[in-house]
Formats: sequence, structure tokens, C-alpha cells
Amino acid sequence: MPGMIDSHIHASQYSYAGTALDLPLLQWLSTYTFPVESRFKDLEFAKKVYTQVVKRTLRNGTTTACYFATIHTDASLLLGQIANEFGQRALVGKVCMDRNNSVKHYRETTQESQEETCRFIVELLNKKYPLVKPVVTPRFAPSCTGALLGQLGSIAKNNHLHIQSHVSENIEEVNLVKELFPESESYTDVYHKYNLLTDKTVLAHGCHLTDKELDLLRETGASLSHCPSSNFSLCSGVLNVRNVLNRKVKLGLGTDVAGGYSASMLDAVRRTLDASKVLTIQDPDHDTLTFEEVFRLATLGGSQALSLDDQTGNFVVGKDFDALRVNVAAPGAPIDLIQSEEPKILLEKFLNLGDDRNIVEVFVAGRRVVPFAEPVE
Ligand SMILES: Nc1nc2[nH]cnc2c(=O)[nH]1
Ligand SMILES: [Zn+2]
Repeated sequence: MPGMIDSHIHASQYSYAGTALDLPLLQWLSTYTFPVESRFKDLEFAKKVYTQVVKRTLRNGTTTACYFATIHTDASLLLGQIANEFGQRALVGKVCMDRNNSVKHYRETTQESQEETCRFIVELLNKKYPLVKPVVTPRFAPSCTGALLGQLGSIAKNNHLHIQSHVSENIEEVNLVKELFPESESYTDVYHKYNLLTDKTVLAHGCHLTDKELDLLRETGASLSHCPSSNFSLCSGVLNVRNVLNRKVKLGLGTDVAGGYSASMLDAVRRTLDASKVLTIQDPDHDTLTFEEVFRLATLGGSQALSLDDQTGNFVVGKDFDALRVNVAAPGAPIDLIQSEEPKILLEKFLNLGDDRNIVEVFVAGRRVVPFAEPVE
């Protein structure tokens, strides 16, 4: 099958994945996230965590990942280097934040953020990694001043770069954005005002967007990353994916580690189906997503959301070969096949019951990247 595309994952939060899921977003950020991310000044720590997250996601079939790192330029460059070494296709973002009242040592000045973003982009592009590219990364509107957002919009535009951020994840956050940016009509409008909505922009969550905001995303070509595991764990909300698709907004799936506890895209697939069923429980007229649709979102949908669908997302001739070889009946794996099944049923079984033990080989751009190459002596 085509490789899976994680359109939103925080590589820097992998060390505490599976823990710290007991607070809503804003308290979660100041209690757990910012203190951990501030440790990435230490390149030894960064190397350890980033190596593990790249290996874990590859093994679980993530052939393309769109990563948030931290505010630290050198550690973010190291994430790019590690993704390149292991052969993963990746967008890597040095996080920008010039506003943080809760953990004051984890923020930059506006000038630092702008200058270090430029250094990050230049240095990463100079490495000429074939599959690893920089992405301009304002963390989210509440952690950036308007001045910084404007500068980042210009940097992205002048260099034709990808952009990633978060939008409308949690109600308290949406209200905070109203307070901080009273001149903007909506949360989405803040990004629009600073030229941050382009056809290479991906925004995570979007649980509480209005239809008018969704229309603005469609008009600008910006996309959403649906992160249901995180939305459940932090009690943020339930995105109505059917409505997003009906409004023709591009959408991919994200694990959002560590708001989401699992780094596996199979978990994102399952939670996407669960979220859709929750909406059907609440409203029996809701048109539940099918597993085939969700499979598409995890692959082609993700490539479209990241504007990489000319390179990956399915097996159309001319694209790179990003693929998983799945053995649904692999010995020791969690699926019992009682009888022979047609391919579609095998896919459904794998998506719902499988894990990395079923993923026998992983290829990115035609190169076999799992099992990992033996280190040369
Ligand atoms: N889930 C999640 N939402 C955010 N909004 C701003 N930063 C973050 C983050 O690290 N995780
Ligand atoms: Zn996130």
C-alpha cells in the first residue's frame, strides 16, 4: 500500500508520549510541553529523542512526516539530518514564538525568531537533502506577536516555503485569540491578515472553525490536519471531517504527538473513524466516514494537504515509490486470518487490527528504509 503521511507531529514531544494527558490545551502547554521543549538546547538530548521518533514513525509506516521541532535552530537542523539519514520524507519546522508568559525562558525575541528562522531555512536548504525541506512554523497565534506573524508570512512568500501552525483547537484558545487580536474577524483571519494562508499552509485541528473560516481556507488553498487522538486526549473538540470535505478544504491526518499519545498513523486512522462515529451518535443523519475514505485521508489526502501530491500519496506513474509491504498474516503479528479474504477486507483488517509487526518493509522514493540498514563497521 502507499506509505502513510503524518501531516502534523511534534518530534520534540516524543519523550513524553503516552503521559501527561490530564489537562486542557493551554494548561497542558505550560505544565508539560514548554518545560520539555526548552531542553532541546541540549543537542545530545535532541539527538536521542529525534533519532527515536524518526525510527518509530518509519517502522510504523510513516513515509512522510511534517514535524514541529522547537525554537532551537541547531537542534531543528539535527532533526532534518536524522530524517535524511534514515531516509524519511520530511518537512521540518523550527518553532517560532516571541510570546510566552507562562514559561518565560522558553521564548525568543521577535528579532531572534525572524533571524533564526532565516538561518534555519538557509542552512537546511544548503544541505541539499533530497527529501527533507524546511517549513515556516509560527507555533500558533497566541504565542506570536502580529509583528512576528507578518515577518514569517513574508519569509514564506519570498522563498515559496511551506507553512504550518495550529488553529481553533480548543474553545479557551479561540477566546484568547479574540482577546489578543481584536481587530481580526476570526482566528483564521489572523493568519490571513499576515499572509500565512497559502496553498502550502497546513493548520492542525480546526475543531471549532466556522463555515466562513473553512471557506477562507478553501479560497486560499490552505489545508487542515485532523488530529483526533489529540482532540480526544486533551478534550479539545470533535472535528466534523465530513463538513470539511463537503466544503472542499484539503485535509490530511496527524498524530499530533504528544497531545496524541501514539506515533502510529494507524492510531490516527482508528481515531478518525471513532470521531466520525461520535458525530453519528450525536446526530444519526451524520454521514459517517468509511474506512476507505479514511485510508485515502491517511495517504493521498495527506499528500494533498502538504502540497506534495505531485511526489507521493499513491502509485500514480511518475510519483516516487513511497510504499509499505504489509503482511496481514505475519507470524507473531496481532491478526488471525481464519479464511482467505479479498484485498479490501485484508486492508480493513490491517487498518483496524494491525501494527508494525505487519509492516514488513517500508520504501521511500524507491529506497528500502525498513528494516533499518545495518550500521557499516
Ligand atoms: N496539540 C497542540 N496544540 C498546540 N497549540 C500550540 N502548540 C501546541 C502543541 O504543541 N500541541
Ligand atoms: Zn500540534
